[in-house]
Amino acid sequence: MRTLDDLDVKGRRVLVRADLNVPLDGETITDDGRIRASVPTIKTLVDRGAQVVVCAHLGRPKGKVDQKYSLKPVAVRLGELLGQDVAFAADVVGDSARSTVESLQEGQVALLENLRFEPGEESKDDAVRGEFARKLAGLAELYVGDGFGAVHRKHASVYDVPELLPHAAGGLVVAEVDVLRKLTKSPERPYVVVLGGAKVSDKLGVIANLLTKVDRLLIGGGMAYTFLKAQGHEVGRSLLQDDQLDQVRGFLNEAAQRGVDLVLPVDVLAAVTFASDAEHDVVDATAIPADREGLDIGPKTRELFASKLADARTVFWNGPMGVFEFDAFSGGTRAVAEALVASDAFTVVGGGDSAAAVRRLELPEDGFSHISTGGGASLEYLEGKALPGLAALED
Ligand SMILES: Nc1ncnc2c1ncn2[C@@H]1O[C@H](COP(=O)(O)OP(=O)(O)OP(=O)(O)O)[C@@H](O)[C@H]1O
Ligand SMILES: O=C(O)[C@H](O)COP(=O)(O)O
Repeated sequence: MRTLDDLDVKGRRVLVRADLNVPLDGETITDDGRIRASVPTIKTLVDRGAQVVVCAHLGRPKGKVDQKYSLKPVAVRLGELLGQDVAFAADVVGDSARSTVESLQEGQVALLENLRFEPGEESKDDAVRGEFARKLAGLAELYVGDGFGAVHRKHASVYDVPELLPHAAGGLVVAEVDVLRKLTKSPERPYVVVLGGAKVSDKLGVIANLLTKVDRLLIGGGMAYTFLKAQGHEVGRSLLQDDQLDQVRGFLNEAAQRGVDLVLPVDVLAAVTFASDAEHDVVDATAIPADREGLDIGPKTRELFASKLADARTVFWNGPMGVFEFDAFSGGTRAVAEALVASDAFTVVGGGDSAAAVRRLELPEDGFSHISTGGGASLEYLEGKALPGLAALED
């Protein structure tokens, strides 16, 4: 992949695809990790006299304008971190975007509105995506791919635009790939992957492949309930991917055949409702009441997972073990994070919320070998898949 040093950016308009998908509470950014991670590449371009046009997505507005997902608060925070104004375009490729980028001087920065307000960004139809990509590419002369957390998405800004403009990988993408490559090239064993979080349907797909690579797979968070249900247990109102139960039964069989230790929760915190102050009890994972939802792994599971991590030599963790945003349901995530901090294995945490959880729980960031900005992206990289956003950056 070409890097920033291979592009002559002075006086030229450079479109940077960043991953600025940060957690928000209203308009308040609750963790700015991904914005911070995007700063070095943007700063390098500023220092080299480029006119920098940043584009990114936030949440999943599904091709419609929804101010709840506006990137405006992100533009303000990016400006604070860069120490200079960031002009904000109120649309993606419309009049506001065009006039904003045309008014940029050398060393100035603009941020476009949420790419996912445009249906073309995520369209499965190549022609529709291509048409939007041409409009986006028309805003700049050069392209830098630096949104590592989104490189697994075949989206216009990730995959199609680099075909239309001279391009390079930004520093974040180069650094992330450097670390994750270590996990794909003969990792020291035992190699343990811990999976949780809420993007269950997205991430179940990676398991088939991971089962050929790891020694142990620990499954918690919202991911666990589809496994418990597949084993025939009641999961109440817990997060469930009902249409993937057969696939998950297949994973359970495959793990047994391959001798992979697939470890599920033995107890959970079952809550009456999804709320920070929800009444809840510790119940066996095999006996979740029908009117309850599992919002965290229980104390026995925390111990079990910690014991499965104790002798690991390589660990990759994506997805919180519970709804860590609510203090009452953050204990499982804390237990796994602490087990990793205590371990002398090569430990990588990946994902927007997983990294945010480490910071929210005030765990030492240097207690991990690497904190990746990519969750789904890292997992798919570890699967050994060709990722659209990386393939597009190759020469
Ligand atoms: N049992 C559960 N029920 C519901 N939501 C859960 C549960 N456990 C965890 N979560 C939620 O999962 C979310 C994070 O999941 P997600 O898969 O997006 O992880 P991530 O680290 O952000 O990865 P990525 O970068 O791929 O998005 C958190 O907001 C957390 O509250
Ligand atoms: O949070 C992430 O993993 C990335 O920003 C990609 O977001 P997505 O899963 O909505 O495509």
